[in-house]
Amino acid sequence: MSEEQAIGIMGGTFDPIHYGHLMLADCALDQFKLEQVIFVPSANPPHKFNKKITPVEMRYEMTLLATMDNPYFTVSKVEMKRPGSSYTIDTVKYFRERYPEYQIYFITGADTILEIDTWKSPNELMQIVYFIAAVRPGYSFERLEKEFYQKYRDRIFFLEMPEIGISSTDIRNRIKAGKTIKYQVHPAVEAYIKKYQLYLKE
Ligand SMILES: Nc1ncnc2c1ncn2[C@@H]1O[C@H](COP(=O)(O)OP(=O)(O)OP(=O)(O)O)[C@@H](O)[C@H]1O
Ligand SMILES: O=C(O)c1ccc[n+]([C@@H]2O[C@H](COP(=O)([O-])O)[C@@H](O)[C@H]2O)c1
Repeated sequence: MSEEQAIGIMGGTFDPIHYGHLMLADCALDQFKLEQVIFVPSANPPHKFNKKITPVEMRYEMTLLATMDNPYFTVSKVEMKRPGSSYTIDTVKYFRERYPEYQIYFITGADTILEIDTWKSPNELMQIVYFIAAVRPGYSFERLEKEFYQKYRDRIFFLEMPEIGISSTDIRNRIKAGKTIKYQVHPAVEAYIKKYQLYLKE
């Protein structure tokens, strides 16, 4: 790990953003001494093109609400301004140009990092940024170590954080089933979901 100034990019669909995302970003900020974490809601997530997702403007607004009380968190519209699939390689090139002096870390959960070879230009991506990978229930460090290619080892750092069994899928299912989502999402996000009656139907 470098001693240089560093920022984190937290990419996600955030449909909706939950405390798993926020804890991941905060633990990365702390462990890697990041100056800030920039949340980047994915306009057209490449691996979710066949799924019905909430309009990105609403996912962006929920991300703003969830992060507004943390001065080290910001939210970027960069992927919302780009037409077509929201590829991470394009996003990190944008931030590389904007922050030439900074080390850039792309923050992910274990499920995401294990799919990296299916992303656009993974080798180039690995040269531009470092990755931070956190455990997630079902994805232990042992599994990450075992399934990881030797070639990426020095580009990926593992993050220590409590395993959080929260997912956006589960939250959407809970809402459909009329169950509480309190303490799983920021109260302002919970209010937004209620106000716009999100996730009640398929
Ligand atoms: N509970 C969690 N613990 C650790 N990482 C997480 C957690 N939830 C999401 N992440 C990570 O945050 C990033 C963005 O995730 P995403 O917005 O797809 O949320 P999700 O909960 O995985 O959504 P879905 O259930 O709809 O697939 C991904 O890298 C994912 O691995
Ligand atoms: O660039 C790619 O090919 C690519 C493929 C799958 C996922 N990603 C990024 O990984 C992040 C997490 O994705 P998701 O679908 O789990 O929300 C998000 O920033 C996506 O844009 C990127």
